[in-house]
This record gives sequence, structure tokens and C-alpha cells, in this order.
Amino acid sequence: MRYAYAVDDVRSAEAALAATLPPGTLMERASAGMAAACLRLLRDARGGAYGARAVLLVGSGDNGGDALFVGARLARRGVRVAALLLSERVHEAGLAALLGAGGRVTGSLDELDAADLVLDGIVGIGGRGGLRPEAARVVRRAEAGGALLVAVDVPSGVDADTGEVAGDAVHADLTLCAGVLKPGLLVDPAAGCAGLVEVVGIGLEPLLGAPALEVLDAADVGELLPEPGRESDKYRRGVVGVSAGSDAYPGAAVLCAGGAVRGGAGMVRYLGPEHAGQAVLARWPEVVVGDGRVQARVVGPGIGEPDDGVRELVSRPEPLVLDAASTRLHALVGGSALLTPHAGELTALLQADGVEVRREDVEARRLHWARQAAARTGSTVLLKGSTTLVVSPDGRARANPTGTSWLATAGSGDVLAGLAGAFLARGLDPFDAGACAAWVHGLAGRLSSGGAPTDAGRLLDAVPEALRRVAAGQRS
Ligand SMILES: NC(=O)C1=CN([C@@H]2O[C@H](COP(=O)(O)OP(=O)(O)OC[C@H]3O[C@@H](n4cnc5c(N)ncnc54)[C@H](O)[C@@H]3O)[C@@H](O)[C@H]2O)[C@@H](O)CC1
Ligand SMILES: [K+]
Repeated sequence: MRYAYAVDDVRSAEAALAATLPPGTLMERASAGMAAACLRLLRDARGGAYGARAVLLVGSGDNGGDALFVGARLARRGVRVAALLLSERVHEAGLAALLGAGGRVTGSLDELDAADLVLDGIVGIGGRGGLRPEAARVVRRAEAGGALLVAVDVPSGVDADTGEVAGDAVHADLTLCAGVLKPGLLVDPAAGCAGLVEVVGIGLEPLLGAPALEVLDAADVGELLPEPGRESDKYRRGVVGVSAGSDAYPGAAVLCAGGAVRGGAGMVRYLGPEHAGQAVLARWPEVVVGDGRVQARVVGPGIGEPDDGVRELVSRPEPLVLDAASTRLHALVGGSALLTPHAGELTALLQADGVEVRREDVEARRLHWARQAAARTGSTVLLKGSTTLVVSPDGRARANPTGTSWLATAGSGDVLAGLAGAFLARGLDPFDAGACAAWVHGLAGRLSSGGAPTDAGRLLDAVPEALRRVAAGQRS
């Protein structure tokens, strides 16, 4: 499991730790780790660091100070380091260290064209809003050159807490995160600016409270998903009721039922229009058509606007996955529920609840609005999209690390809802079921795509392999 912490919590932990150490120790730790990473990059890129050219983009705060101290360490290893000071204020001790180590200050943007490495120390967790125009101009020039662009702590211009990018931002190849991960680095659009993310430890961990965001790995998913024991029969492994598809969209029923079958439910019951039910049976003969006892239910994929029959199903006590337009029935939920909207559906859900919000706002501040929706509905919210987030009403949140943009394909969400239903039926709570379903779905998407377009059928076919890898991760 990886954890990301809110900026306020990072600052409190830093202050508490700094109070126990000689002044400057934390910056020294951070810059030592970051310099080591930069030296490694230069070795990989050009065989060695000696004689390489590095340009530092230096802002007014401690983020600029970090960059200057890193620059000083690189200069001592024979890197030719020049600092572009982008503000009238500068971290004095950092600048003195750079100059003392043989680095220099430059006013020429031309140096960016010949650089091997550009270090972005414009702003870190103290940044507000996007890059200022002058900094944006410098950054575009740096990005146009062939240098590796390494962000100190966070790519400048992104919101470290929310992942929002309000204006221009750095697009880094690598982000060296000081101390601990910040949530914004895991959530689009900011995640798309961060490149690879590496944490440089400075000893904060023991002083931190609850994380703001979690990221599961294969072993976590393996531990959360129970393997059937010797005593298991189909009923104990969990029965899922699938209410999906319509005369207009029978395929949604087939794909959702497929997600439930492949997700390892002991049995799948299908309840829906006769034509869609026949299509389900043709593809999944193991599905039982008709009402009956279930341990969990999936309601909504491809059914369009819900009718009274759907409302009645939602009010039953079993754990429930609510998808598509049916997410707006959250107030009727009789048990616990996982809502699985995409940004448009989440917008409609919030608007129906009296919130003035547009789809662009939801996409720009995904974590914020998923939290709002979970708190307002009292249900766990799985917000699908470029970063899939799962947020529980108590505020716990997970960002999904697997997936590919090729998963944005028709029917992909129906499979996801079916998988989540299977995991609910296998006994997971909505938060774990949602996070595991997104994880497995994302890995299956990657396996079936291999970098090329995929489709919902191949996605379903890759689910068993994804689950095998999860099981292997659990044992390792
Ligand atoms: N506090 C600590 O103990 C540690 C801090 N570290 C570094 O310190 C950074 C935080 O430093 P600060 O709190 O000084 O804050 P920053 O350096 O992130 O930025 C604050 C400064 O930038 C200006 N600013 C804000 N938004 C801007 C924008 N969009 N464009 C241009 N300027 C803008 C502010 O006016 C302020 O002067 C971290 O990101 C990390 O790099 C690390 O060295 C680890 C230890
Ligand atoms: K930065």
C-alpha cells in the first residue's frame, strides 16, 4: 500500500520533526536524496554526471531552496550547474551553497537548450494557482529542449492536495517527492504532469496521522479478496443479482453479468427484460434468470432511467452497486451501496442534490467532488475516469494505479460494475470492493490492450489472468 498525505499534515509533521533536529537538517536530507536520484538519471542518460549541464529553475520559497541545495551537490560531483532565479526573493543559504560549490547564476534562457537536466524548484507545496506567465515561458522553453525535467517535490503549478491544475504547470519526466507522497500527484490532471514519481524519505512517517489517499498494490488486492475455502459452495462464495441492460442495450446485461461471473461470484442471477436475459444466457449459460436470494446486487448498467421496479430493488437490504442514471437513487438505498458514476453522472447526481457544479469542475477537482458526493449520499463513491477514485463516506480515499486510457471504451463500465458486484457478494465492503474492482479492471484493461485499442469482450477475457496475478502477488 502506498499512502499520500495532505499538505497541512505534511507541514505539521515537518515542523514537529524539525523541532527535534539541528536547523536545516530536513532540507539537507531531502536534497541529498534528490541529488542521488539526479546523479543516477545522468548516469543512465549519458554514462556519467561529470561535465553534464544542469539548469535550476528557482522560485522564492523553500522549494527553490531545495533545488539550490541539490544543485550544490551536483556541482560538487562535476556537473555544470546554472540557476535561473525566477523571483526577486531567493533562499539565501541555498544560493550560498550553490555558489560555494562552483555553481553560478544565469539570466540566459539559452542555457536551457543545451541542458541535460532541468530541475523545477519554482514552487512546491506552498504554490497557489498555475505558473505565473514569466515562469510559464521559461518552462515551455525547458520542455522544448532535450533535457530531463525533474520536479522538486511537486510539478510547479499543480495543487498538491487536490490534483487541480489551474493554468500552466510543469510537465515533468520525474517528480522527486520530499518526505511523502502528496495526493495531487496521484490524481489527474496533476498526475499527468508528474511523470514518474519517486519519494525521497526524510523521516516524516512516524509523525504522520491518517493518509488522505491510498494506493493498493497486487498484494493488497490479493489479501482483500478471499480465496474460496474447502467448505465453500456456490452460495457461500456469494450470489450476485444483476439488474442491467434493456431492450435498447442488451449488451450491457451480457457484459455486466460477465463481470460478475469472471469476478468469482459463486452464482449470478439475472433480473431484467426477457430479450436481454436471453442474450445473457446465450453468452453465460451458468447465469440463472429470475429473482431470488442474493448476497449483493448490481443495478443500473444500460437500463436507462430507472422505473418503479428498479426503485424497489434498490430499497432491498443487500449490499448494492448502483451505476449510471440509477446512482441518483442513492436516497432509496436499503443497505450499503457503492455508486459508480463517471464525471457526467456524478455531476448530475450533485446537481440533483442542489449543488451548482459543472462537469468540467468535477473533472478538474475529482477528489474534492467525489468526497462531496460520498459525504452527501452516505454511500461509497467510485468515480470513473482518467484517475479512478474510490471514496467512502467517512473520507477514506483510494486512487487506482492500474488502467489505461484504452479502457474508455463502450461497455467497460458495465464490466466494472459486475466485478464490483462479485466482490461485494464475496464479502468485501463497498470501499474495498470498489477499489479491488477498479484495480482488477485496470490490470485486465492493460493486459487486453498491450498499448493498442481494446474492447469490453477482450477486457472480460483478461480478467482471469488479472486475478491470477493478484493471487500470485498475494503469495509473494
Ligand atoms: N518545510 C520543510 O521542512 C521542508 C520543506 N521542503 C521543501 O519546501 C517546499 C515548501 O516550501 P515553501 O513553504 O517555502 O513554499 P514553496 O517554495 O512551495 O512556495 C512558496 C513561495 O512561492 C510563492 N508562490 C506561490 N504560488 C506561486 C506561483 N503560482 N508562482 C510563483 N510563486 C508562487 C509564494 O509567494 C511563496 O513565496 C516543499 O515543497 C519542499 O520542496 C523540503 O525541503 C523538505 C523539508
Ligand atoms: K516544484
